[in-house]
Amino acid sequence: MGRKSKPGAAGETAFANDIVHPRQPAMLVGKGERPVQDSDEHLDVDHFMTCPPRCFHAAQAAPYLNFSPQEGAPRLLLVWGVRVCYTSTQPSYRPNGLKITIHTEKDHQSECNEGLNTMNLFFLMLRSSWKASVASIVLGGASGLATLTLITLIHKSFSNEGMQSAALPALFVVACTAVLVLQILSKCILTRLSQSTAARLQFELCNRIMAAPLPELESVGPHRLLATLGGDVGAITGALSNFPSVCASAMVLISGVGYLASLSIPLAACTVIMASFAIASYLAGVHWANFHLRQAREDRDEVSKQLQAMVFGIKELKANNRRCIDFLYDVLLPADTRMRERLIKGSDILGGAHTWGRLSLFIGIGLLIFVWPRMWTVTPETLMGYTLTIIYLTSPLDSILGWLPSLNHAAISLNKINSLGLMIDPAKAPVVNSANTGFRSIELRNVSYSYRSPIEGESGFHLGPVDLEVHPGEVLFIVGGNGCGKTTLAKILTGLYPLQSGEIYVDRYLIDNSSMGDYRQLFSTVFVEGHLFDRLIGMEPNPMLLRHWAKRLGIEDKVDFETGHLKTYKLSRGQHKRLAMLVACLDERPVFVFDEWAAEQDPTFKEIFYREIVPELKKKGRAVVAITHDDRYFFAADRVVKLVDGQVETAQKQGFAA
Ligand SMILES: Nc1ncnc2c1ncn2[C@@H]1O[C@H](COP(=O)(O)OP(=O)(O)OP(=O)(O)O)[C@@H](O)[C@H]1O
Repeated sequence: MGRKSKPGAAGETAFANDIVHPRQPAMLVGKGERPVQDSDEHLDVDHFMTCPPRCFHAAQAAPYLNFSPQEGAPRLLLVWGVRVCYTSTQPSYRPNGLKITIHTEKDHQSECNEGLNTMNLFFLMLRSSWKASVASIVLGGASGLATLTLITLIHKSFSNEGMQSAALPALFVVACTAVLVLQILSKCILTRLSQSTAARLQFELCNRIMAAPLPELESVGPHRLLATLGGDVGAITGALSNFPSVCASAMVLISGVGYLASLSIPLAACTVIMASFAIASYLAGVHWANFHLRQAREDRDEVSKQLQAMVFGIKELKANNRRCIDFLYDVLLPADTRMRERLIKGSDILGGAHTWGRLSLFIGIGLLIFVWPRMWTVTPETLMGYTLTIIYLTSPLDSILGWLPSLNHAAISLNKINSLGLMIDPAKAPVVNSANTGFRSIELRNVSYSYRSPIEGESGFHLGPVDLEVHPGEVLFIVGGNGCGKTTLAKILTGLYPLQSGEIYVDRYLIDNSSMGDYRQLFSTVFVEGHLFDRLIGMEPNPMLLRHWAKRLGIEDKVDFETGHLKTYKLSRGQHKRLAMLVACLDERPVFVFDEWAAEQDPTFKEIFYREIVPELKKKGRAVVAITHDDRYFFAADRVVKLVDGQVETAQKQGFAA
């Protein structure tokens, strides 16, 4: 298979900013930059520095850096000294046997454990693109100062001295050019900064989602996750990426007030008081608007849920006009209207506060022009310079005031993300090597699991306590009526659900939180609601094996053997399952778990599954755990475990008739 031409392969992935692919050779930088070598037994990377330092989730870094996060260890690591560079020539490189000591900083340790907060996000942005942030602040500030210089030149040009000066026009041209160049540069950098911040934030969230325990994700629901990835990331990024230009505006504002003070200190003091009043009244409006905007954010989850229902239920809607109309008018529209009404209320209040903030500045200017000269002496020239400067300063002040609502939106989005409770799974991340290592036995002892009921006061479904053993080369069928807990048991067996009680042993070694990530790698799974990626990722399939399984499963036309892409569109349910089976078989893990795989297959493929595929996997020494209702084929099992209401009722040995 031509790996080079495989589009989207990790080697060709262009990561925005400096997000690095962790599956790369670690590179020491500092004294004598060189790649990390397999012969390096121990590296104390604290002696080396990278700039900027890289952040990894422990779970993400662990398999690649051969670092084992202990219980209670930091989940986000600030790695000083390991630079990871991508190379497509060694896609599966790993520094075997290398032990890297990762030193962490306290503030970064808590970053993931405690959830995100605004300051963390500012640091996240500054850390990931600190050069761009600083450059953008400096250039923005310089361009503002150049504009302020223009104002002072205009002011000077009205004086007698200025009218006769030959230097003033030249200075004016220089200042104009400076404004043009500095503003273009600053805006270009800001655009890049904004995109890189969005990329990093989205990446950070995706990491969290991938590292979160499955039950948490299931209880959050895909609609909320999508609303967060779609909307909240944008809201936060918008606020963060404007931060440098707000800093620049603040610089200009401070310089402007300095210039005003040079003209008249009492006038400057009076201006500061008026501006403070304008900002304070504006903030009061923001606070008021928040109430509605927070509620609107909650409503967005409901809208997202209903939109998802519409997309996935389009067949059911199309088939029934009445249902379609009811859905649009009674379900979707009310949810959307409720959200928009609250958004409108919040935005109206924000708009009013913003306008009031700006207007109060003009009221201040009016007071200065019309009232001040009647009470205190001030030259018309000073007053003119003053007025020109204040009018100019309304623009940076406006940019700061305009930024506050987006910061406000960002804070609401941030709270929303934190309320999802996406805490990082303490389980150690997978180590690829372990997937292919054999095992002698997997034992579930007294395991049980309870779902929380969505109805307050009611208890959810309870499974267990269950004892179960799986051995290599053994075929185990799990049977039972609908809702008796078969899939739940499979999710516990495969480590997707954390144990609430009981233990799992592999070869008599207890699986704990730190080894759960490794444990999961023992399984190739095909679940009923399983997703198919459109390419073979996370594996380097043997081309012979790929052809073998594609032929065996009758889906040769659904695989692009050149690129390894899977034709996942326009598949029948049965073909979808067969492609999923292909991926599982290529993964070659020691245990295969199939959740009602054959349920959607035609009689021919049912036969092929039970009479050929299962025996072939068994012959290869793989364990097969299949959830099934096909009692005609129970003969293919070495053991059949029957579940009734979450309890194992019978566990039978062989002896079924063919
Ligand atoms: N995420 C969840 N939250 C709450 N309850 C759940 C959840 N998933 C499943 N259940 C409940 O747990 C019970 C067992 O579900 P499970 O999917 O394990 O059954 P099953 O034996 O695989 O059923 P089937 O043969 O219909 O696929 C059901 O009553 C179901 O309603």
